[in-house]
Amino acid sequence: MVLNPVISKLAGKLVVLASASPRRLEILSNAGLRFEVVPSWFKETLDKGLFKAPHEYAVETAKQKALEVARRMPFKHLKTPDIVIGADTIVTVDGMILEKPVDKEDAYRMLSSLSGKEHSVFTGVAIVVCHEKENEEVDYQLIEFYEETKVKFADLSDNMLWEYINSGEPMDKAGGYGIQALGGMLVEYVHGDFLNVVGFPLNHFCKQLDLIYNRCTSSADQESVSVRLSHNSSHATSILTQPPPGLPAQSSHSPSSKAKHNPSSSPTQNSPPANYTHHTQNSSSANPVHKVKRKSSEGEVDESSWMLVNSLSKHTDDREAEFIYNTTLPLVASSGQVIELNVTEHEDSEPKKDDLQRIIDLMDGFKASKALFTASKMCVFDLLQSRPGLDAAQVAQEIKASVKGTACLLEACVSLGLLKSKPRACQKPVYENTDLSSHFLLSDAPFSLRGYIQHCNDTVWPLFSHLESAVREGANQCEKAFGKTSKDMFQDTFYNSQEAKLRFMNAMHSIAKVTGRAVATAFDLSSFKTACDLGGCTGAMAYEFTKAHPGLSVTVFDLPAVVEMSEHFLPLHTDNRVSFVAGDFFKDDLPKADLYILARILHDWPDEKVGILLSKIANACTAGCGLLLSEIFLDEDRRGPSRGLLQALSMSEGKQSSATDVTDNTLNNTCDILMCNAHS
Ligand SMILES: O=c1[nH]cc([C@@H]2O[C@H](COP(=O)(O)OP(=O)(O)OP(=O)(O)O)[C@@H](O)[C@H]2O)c(=O)[nH]1
Repeated sequence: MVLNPVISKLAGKLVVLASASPRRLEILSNAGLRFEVVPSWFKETLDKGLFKAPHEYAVETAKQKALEVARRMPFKHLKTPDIVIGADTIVTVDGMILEKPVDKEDAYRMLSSLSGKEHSVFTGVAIVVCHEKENEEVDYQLIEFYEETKVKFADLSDNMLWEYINSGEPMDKAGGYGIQALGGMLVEYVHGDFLNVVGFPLNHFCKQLDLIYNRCTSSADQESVSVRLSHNSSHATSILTQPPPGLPAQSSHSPSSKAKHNPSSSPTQNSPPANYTHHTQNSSSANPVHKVKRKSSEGEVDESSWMLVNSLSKHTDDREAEFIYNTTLPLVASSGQVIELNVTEHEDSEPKKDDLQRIIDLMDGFKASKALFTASKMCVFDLLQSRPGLDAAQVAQEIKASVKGTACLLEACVSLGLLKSKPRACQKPVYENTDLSSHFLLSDAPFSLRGYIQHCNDTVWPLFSHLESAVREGANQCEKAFGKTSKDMFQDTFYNSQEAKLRFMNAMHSIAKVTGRAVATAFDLSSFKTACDLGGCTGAMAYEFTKAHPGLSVTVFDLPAVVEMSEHFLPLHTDNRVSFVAGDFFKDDLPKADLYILARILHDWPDEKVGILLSKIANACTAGCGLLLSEIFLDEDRRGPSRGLLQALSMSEGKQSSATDVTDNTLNNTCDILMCNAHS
């Protein structure tokens, strides 16, 4: 979905909707945004006469709603949001601003003034981005915009109006109607964004997020704030930084910047800012991005003072223009002070945002893996499949865990796209599985990877936690991780512990099921009538081959200890074309077949053993036979894929090979080799 990359930028952030409007809640949650609802206590009592245009009133009200919540939360809720969204919807007709009717008479007055006419609906939106600093002070950045939609009402008789008013619908709606419900019947046409009329201009909001998160080279959650201004043909956007109450701020005057400013035209909270044009003269979308840092401080800036970074541009086409400052930024407070920001030049050598993000993703990768493993092990996905819509406390009770820990785990899973959270007005959110988790993380899903995830958690993870020793010694770290040699581990897995064996088989089964079809259909196998899957474990791969090739029968050849358990993994429907033969492929004769399959086998064994196995296959092959290899083959230059190179770090006895490494091995041209790269 196109907008998802924008909405997903907010994943993992504490996003707060400062609105009690159920429509805004619905619009934003339908868009996939995860947020908390904290209704604003700001009273909508601004003096409308102070505003030059109605939209300025809506924007200012939205701003005050959002700021009230942003300021209250650290004290009342003991947490600082990352982003607070406020909105205010008004209707304008004949120079009047209509808000929510106070009673039925008021609703009648409003609706009759709209009858037979076109009116405008404005929704002002304010996004407050909060930056918590180390000293617990909070910087606020404000992005504000509005959207206008024109709506034409049909001629409405008094009877119709009163019938509508008596439905009760008008009372909590701007202009006294709800276009999304019965009020839709009053409407002849809508020009513009429908959702804007309902209470939230989703499209414009996403464009603003895109500007903030996708097109800035420095993300908002970095220590220094990247300032980017934009203005399009219909909407001005300004980014303001407000000092928190009592924050002392430097009042220094840069001669060059002072000359460009007229402090008397600075904005105040209650009157919208006059637009400045001077910044745009120096701005160009080709300019590098700059970092802006507040300098150390001297003077006091009172709470109502705003440091303004404002931009208005004229441009000749409808294309959105973006401007990035390239000079020292003088910021004007309502008191008239000029506050200088220290702007660091963006050096060519400074890392790109994408590069930084890659490093951060690499640093955090293990946390994401472990969160997935843990949620899977604690059966969170199975639970939410059978009982979607539980909140954190209910999940905690079911999985027998702390509420705090469970809430953290659930929220982390939401940020990773493994769960969806559904906000509820004034209540804790509830959770359900995403498509991703329903497909791959349920125990009984056809493509369940749960067994393999458990293997990663129980076997691979402990090995990787000793990676440094593995690298130093160039040896497998089984003893450190499990207190056993790898030989003993093998012995345990296949002979001593039924549980360990089943776990291993589950892991192999799940990965073979998920990848099996792609391997089975990678080649035209119509010339082969019989196949032998060497080390085919539960037969998951073999069943995929018989499904894909109606003329093919497959023998699964594996250790007796494995074969004896294979019936636990029988698929529901099978037509007996898969059979099992017990044996050791290093020692015993291989079953006769036209096609030998080695899927994820070779990398486990040292060269010498691979040599033995391949020559046994070569000996078993007659003219027209084939060998199908499915492995994570390395690129010939050994630069990738990283899945294979990372697997090599587990320092098993085997090694990751490229395709030619394998073909160079001893097959003596006895058969066709079909090589299938299983890295994804
Ligand atoms: O067609 C429709 N037009 C408007 C609405 C709803 O009307 C209200 C507008 O009021 P406001 O912007 O002040 O928002 P509140 O509901 O008071 O919530 P806040 O807490 O944000 O102040 C808004 O709910 C629109 O959704 C409608 O439903 N249909």
